[in-house]
Amino acid sequence: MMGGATARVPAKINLHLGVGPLRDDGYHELSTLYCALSLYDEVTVRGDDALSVTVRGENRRQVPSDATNLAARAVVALARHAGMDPHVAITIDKTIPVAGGMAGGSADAAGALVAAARLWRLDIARDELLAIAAELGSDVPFSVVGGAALGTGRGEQLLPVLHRGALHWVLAVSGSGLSTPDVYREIDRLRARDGDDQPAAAGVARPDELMQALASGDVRAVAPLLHNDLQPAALSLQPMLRRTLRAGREAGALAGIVSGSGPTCAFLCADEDAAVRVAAELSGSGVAKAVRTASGPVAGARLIAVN
Ligand SMILES: C[C@@](CO)(OP(=O)(O)O)[C@H](O)COP(=O)(O)OP(=O)(O)OC[C@H]1O[C@@H](n2ccc(N)nc2=O)[C@H](O)[C@@H]1O
Ligand SMILES: Nc1ncnc2c1ncn2[C@@H]1O[C@H](COP(=O)(O)OP(=O)(O)O)[C@@H](O)[C@H]1O
Repeated sequence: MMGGATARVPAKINLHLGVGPLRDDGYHELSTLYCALSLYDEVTVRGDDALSVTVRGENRRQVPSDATNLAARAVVALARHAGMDPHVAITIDKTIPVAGGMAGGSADAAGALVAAARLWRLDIARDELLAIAAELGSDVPFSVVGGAALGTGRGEQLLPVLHRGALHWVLAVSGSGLSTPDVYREIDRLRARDGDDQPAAAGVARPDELMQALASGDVRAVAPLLHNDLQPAALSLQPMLRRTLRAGREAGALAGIVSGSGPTCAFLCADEDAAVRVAAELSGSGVAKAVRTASGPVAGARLIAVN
């Protein structure tokens, strides 16, 4: 079957990332508030004679273009589910920072699922698609759904969260990535060193106050409630990030936080104009490889072209 379909998929940050205890399956129990941001990858899937992956964009060399690419794994998983051959050419136009704690690989997997489901005209229920997404990675279901959502379990169980208006962000992208498993291992090491079970127990509490602030649309109520349990672990592995966080606050952001497992730092600003000012100042400070502005919550994976 020839023809093609293109999906656009947002990056994410975690407005709250509570990390609970390590489970027997090697994952941590989470309580996280995901927020999709207006920084997008595009994934195109075309009928072809074999499975292939092409990655385009500045960061293409950091992304595998073989069968280990999460978009390729997504197509294979969906094809198996539907009894199809996974013979498609996948093209990823990459804008989301790689290994940046912004779920770039998960976004590509979500985009590939949505685009391939359309290409093959599959009559697949949303829940079935989300179950396949969850097998590919803890963050992949959220990349499909987008908006703002509470994630529990290992992050794959989602509940939509009410939100009003848009939040305006500045993102400081680091020159070197952090591996997600390394950052989770580091939090375990720091917690074992401190010999305190309390942080892990508190990690699974629901961020009710933050959810209320998000529903009210009051950015100044949201700012002091941003929280990331993985931040000390990311800072331990990349101490330079302390300077980045300080520079963002000095540039006028309301609050700054490491995004997920890092090392991207996300700064919440009072409004869009403030974000542009903070971004300009941060660009000049030399603490980041690249500085971007983005807003959110935005919608999850969406088809933008079918032919
Ligand atoms: C930290 C978070 C926060 O949203 O995102 P990133 O910052 O990486 O984007 C996620 O928990 C990352 O999700 P994702 O990148 O999909 O991870 P997965 O592929 O499912 O798991 C990769 C590895 O991370 C660790 N892991 C992941 C999720 C979880 N709840 N507990 C864990 O301990 C495990 O070591 C696992 O083997
Ligand atoms: N489509 C993809 N895009 C980005 N990274 C991918 C992809 N497929 C596999 N990877 C690998 O997954 C790792 C995690 O990347 P990414 O998902 O961007 O970061 P994070 O987990 O911090 O959000 C990268 O080191 C990369 O080698």
